[in-house]
Amino acid sequence: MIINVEGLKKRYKKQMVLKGIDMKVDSPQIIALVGPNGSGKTTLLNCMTNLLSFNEGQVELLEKKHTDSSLFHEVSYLQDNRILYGSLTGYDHLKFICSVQKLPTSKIKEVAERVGMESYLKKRVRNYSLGMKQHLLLAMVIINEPRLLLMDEPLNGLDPTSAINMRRILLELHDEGTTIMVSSHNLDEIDRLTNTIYFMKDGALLKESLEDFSTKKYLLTVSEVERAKVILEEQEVPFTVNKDYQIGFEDTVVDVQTFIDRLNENDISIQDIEIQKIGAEKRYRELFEQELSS
Ligand SMILES: Nc1ncnc2c1ncn2[C@@H]1O[C@H](COP(=O)(O)OP(=O)(O)OP(=O)(O)O)[C@@H](O)[C@H]1O
Repeated sequence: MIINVEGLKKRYKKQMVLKGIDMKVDSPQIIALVGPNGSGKTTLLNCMTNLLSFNEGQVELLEKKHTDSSLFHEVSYLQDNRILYGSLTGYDHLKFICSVQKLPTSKIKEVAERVGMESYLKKRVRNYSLGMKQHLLLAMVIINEPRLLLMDEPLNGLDPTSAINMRRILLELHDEGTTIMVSSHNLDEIDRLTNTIYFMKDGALLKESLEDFSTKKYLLTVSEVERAKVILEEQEVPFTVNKDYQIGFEDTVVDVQTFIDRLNENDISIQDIEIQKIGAEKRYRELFEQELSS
């Protein structure tokens, strides 16, 4: 088991933030941790990595108790940039990690190239931009090639090029067998990274799996809506018609090409096809509708 969390409860004074979290991950994957501000994502990651104590429950990472100090070779945690030292350079930070992880310093150049920070590696961190600090944080957590990588808001402050680069690196690490758990508010980016999402709601985790998110919705604008509706009805396909007279159906319920062929046979022309991914944002809206409207 890569991650095994059972009945984890965490209270800050009277506020119960984590109300009994259970999580089991037994194969390498990318998992997103999503939830509104203050829902407990950072608290959960801090508890899992032994930076915070908790009130009840247990955590095992890579079959070891989360307090086992040997885990630091195999588990990395990207936290926010307040852990960085302004008076030190990026190189100094990476050299320190090499010394505690017993890695050759040749790794520094390699990882700096991988994240694209060679040009400012020797500058002091106090002169780094937010995005540059994120690059350094990323370099610091991947230099030891961890089996498990936990990341709290890694996309903060990244420009589109850096975000694309970060995504590429995370997907490469995943291909190499690393399990990655990433908290983020950037739902579009989450959609590009993974279909496995844990939503944090009311101190509990709701796991949403790949199947629920891999659907697409087609919205067709056709020359004759009423006749097109009859054809869909004949095929017993559930569909909707919106206020713009677009006919909508999900790709799981009908073979789109078959439907298009039927329309053509009946001389109904298709003027436009819009494809929507049913993704993290849609599910987020459903789960947190109340919070969004208040
Ligand atoms: N040290 C602390 N003392 C008391 N309460 C805390 C402490 N740290 C966090 N909290 C509270 O715990 C709750 C969860 O905070 P946490 O930072 O884990 O949320 P989050 O989901 O990571 O939020 P964000 O998306 O804003 O980063 C919040 O209500 C917060 O006020």
